[in-house]
Amino acid sequence: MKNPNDSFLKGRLRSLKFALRGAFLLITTEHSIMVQFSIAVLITIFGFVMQISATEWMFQLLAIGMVLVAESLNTGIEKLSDFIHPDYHKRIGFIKDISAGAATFAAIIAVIIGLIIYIPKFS
Ligand SMILES: Nc1ncnc2c1ncn2[C@@H]1O[C@H](COP(=O)(O)OP(=O)(O)OP(=O)(O)O)[C@@H](O)[C@H]1O
Repeated sequence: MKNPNDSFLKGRLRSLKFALRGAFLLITTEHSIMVQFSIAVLITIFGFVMQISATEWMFQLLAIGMVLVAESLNTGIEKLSDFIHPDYHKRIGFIKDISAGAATFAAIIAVIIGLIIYIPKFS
């Protein structure tokens, strides 16, 4: 929550502290993020092993970031939905489905980027 007595810099630092805590919570408590984060670590190690180029690193990192961001926002929407309406409701189901759909778009594009980077290295 905002403290009206905070200076601009103090306010930004407070927000950064909360944001980092959120990232830590996502990685340590949310199974879907744990899975995606583990894949991100593995594919990063693989990038070093295969000695991918600077351009390939940029696309790989963008793909990893895109998936983690989409999956994290999806988790947030799921949590918010469960808080607002814990019981079964068709519209909550729809909201969760399309939120998961957004994460799926990110995952599909990331897989395509991975194939474009690595397939030529094995052929
Ligand atoms: N309250 C609800 N009302 C209607 N449908 C729901 C509700 N909760 C979940 N669903 C349906 O179940 C699906 C899975 O929901 P859930 O919240 O378990 O997400 P999940 O992706 O399985 O969770 P996680 O990311 O933790 O693995 C939703 O996409 C939706 O179709």
